Amino acid sequence: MSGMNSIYINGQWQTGEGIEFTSLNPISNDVVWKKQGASIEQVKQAVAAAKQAQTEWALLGREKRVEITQRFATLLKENQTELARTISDETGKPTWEALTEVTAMANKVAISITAQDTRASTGNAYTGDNKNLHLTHRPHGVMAVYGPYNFPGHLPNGHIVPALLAGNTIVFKPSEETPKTAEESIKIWQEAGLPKGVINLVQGAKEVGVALGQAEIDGLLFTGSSTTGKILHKQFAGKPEVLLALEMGGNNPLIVNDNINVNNTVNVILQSAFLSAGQRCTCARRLIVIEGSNTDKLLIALKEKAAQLIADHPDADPEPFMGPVINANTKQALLKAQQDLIAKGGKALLEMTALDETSNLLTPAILDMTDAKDVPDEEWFGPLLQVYRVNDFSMAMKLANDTQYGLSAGLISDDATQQNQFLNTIRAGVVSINQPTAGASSELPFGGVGLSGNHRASALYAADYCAWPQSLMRGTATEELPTDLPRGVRK
Ligand SMILES: NC(=O)c1ccc[n+]([C@@H]2O[C@H](COP(=O)([O-])OP(=O)(O)OC[C@H]3O[C@@H](n4cnc5c(N)ncnc54)[C@H](O)[C@@H]3O)[C@@H](O)[C@H]2O)c1
Ligand SMILES: O=CCC[C@H](NC(=O)CCC(=O)O)C(=O)O
Repeated sequence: MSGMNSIYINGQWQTGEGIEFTSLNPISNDVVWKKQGASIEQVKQAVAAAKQAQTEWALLGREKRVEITQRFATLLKENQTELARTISDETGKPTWEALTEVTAMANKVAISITAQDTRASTGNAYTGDNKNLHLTHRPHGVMAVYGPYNFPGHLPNGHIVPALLAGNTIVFKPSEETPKTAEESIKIWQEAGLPKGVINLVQGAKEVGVALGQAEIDGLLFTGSSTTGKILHKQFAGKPEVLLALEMGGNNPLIVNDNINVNNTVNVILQSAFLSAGQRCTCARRLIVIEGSNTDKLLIALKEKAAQLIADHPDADPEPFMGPVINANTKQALLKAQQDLIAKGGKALLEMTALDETSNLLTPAILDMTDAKDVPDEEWFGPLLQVYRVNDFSMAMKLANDTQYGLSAGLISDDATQQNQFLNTIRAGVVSINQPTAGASSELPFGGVGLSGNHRASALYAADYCAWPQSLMRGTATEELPTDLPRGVRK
C-alpha cells in the first residue's frame, strides 16, 4: 500500500481523487495525516462495492461473522499501543485515556454478540408454543457510518461491529479531524479477514458526508452534533426505507443536593464536566446546586480542585487529567462562548484560559450563571461548566428539564425521595445517581431523547437498528391446507 492511499474500496487501497485535507496534532500542530479525500465518484464506487458484497456476507452465516469480529477484537488488543498512540496524536487525549478507548473497542465485540443473540437473533427468536410461528432478523443492506472526532475509534466501532454481525456491509465516513485513526482501524479489519467490499472507507469532510447521504444506502448510522443530525433528518424526510440512527449532543444537567460529602462530590463533578476536556457528549454542562449550608464550601472546593487539573500533552509527567480541545477554531469558539456568557450576567468562578498561543490546551471554566439572563440552550463541547444555584429540589428539576436536548443527566444525593422523583421525571436517556454523568456503559442502551437522538439507542440496543424483524407463519404441507373457507361462503 503506497503512502498516499487514503480510500479503501472493495478490498483495495486507492489514492483519493477528492479534496486534500490534513489532520493536525492539536497540541504541537504537527501534521499527523495529509492526503486527498474521496471524490463523489469514489463514494458511489464504495457504496456499489458494499452492495455487491452484501448478499454473500449475509449468507456466509453468523458463525463466520462472529469469528471475524472476534479476530478483530484480538488484533485490537495486539495493536493497542499503536492505535492508542494515533488516537492521542489526532485528538490530544492522554495516553491512559486513549488506551481505554481501544479497550472499549475490543470489548464492544463480545457485548454486541450477546446483544444480537438476545435482541435480534438471526436464528429463531420466537419463544411461544405455536409451532407455526417463527421470528428472525434480517440485515438492512448497506449501512453508512458517520463518526465524530472525540472517540474516533470507539464510537464508529459501536455502529460497525453490530452492523457487520447482523449481515450488513459498511461504508465508513470518519471525522475529517481523525482520518489516521480510521485508516488504522480499517487495516485491522483487513487483517482480521473481512471479505472485500464488506467494509469500505471514504475519507473527507462535509462534502463526502453529503455525497454518501445521497448515495443508494439502506441505513445511515450517525454520531455527531445535533446541528448535523438535524440536517440529515431533513434530508431523509420522505425516505422511510432508509434506516436513520442519530446519536447527538446534549446540554446535560447535574443536580447536587446540599447534604453531601463535599470532597467526594467535587470529584464526581470534575469527572462529569471535564473528562476529555469536556469533549464527551455525556459531560455535564449545567451544575444545578440546591442552596444550603454546604453550597459555598462546595463551590470553593470545586474551583480549587478544577484549577489543579492538569491539561497537558498525552504522555506528560505528571500524568494529565485531560488534553486539548480538537482545533484552533474550537478553542476560539469556547473562549468566545465564555465571554458571551459573562456578558449575559455570568460570573467567572474560574476563568478558562489558553495555556499558550500555539496549542489548543485550555484550562477549565466554571461560570456562575444564577443571575444571568437569556442564556442559550446550547452544547459547548469543551471544558466549560455553568453553575446555577436554586432554592429547592423542584426548582432544580424544572431547570434540569428546561432544555431541548435529553442525553445525560445526573443527581448527587442520598435522599431516596429525590432519587425517585429524579428518575421518574428527568427527560434524559442516560441517567446517573452518585456517579459521574460521563463514562456510560456499553452494556446498557445509549442514546438520548429530544434533540439528542431519534429513539434508536446505540450500545446494547444497536442490535435493534442493525436488523429488521421478519415474522414467519409457516404451515405444513400443501395437502394440509384448509379444504374450504371457514365462513361466509354461499353453499
Ligand atoms: N450522542 C452520542 O453518542 C455522541 C457521541 C459523541 C459525540 N457526539 C456529539 O458529536 C459532536 C462532536 O462531534 P463532531 O464535531 O465531529 O460532529 P459533527 O456533526 O461536526 O460531525 C460528525 C460527522 O458528520 C459529518 N458531517 C458534517 N456535516 C455534514 C453534513 N452536512 N452532511 C453529512 N455529513 C456531515 C462530519 O464530517 C463528521 O464525519 C458533539 O455535539 C457531541 O455531543 C454525540
Ligand atoms: O461522547 C460521547 C460518548 C461518551 C461515552 N459513552 C459511551 O461510550 C457509551 C457506550 C457505548 O457507546 O458503548 C461516555 O459516556 O463517556
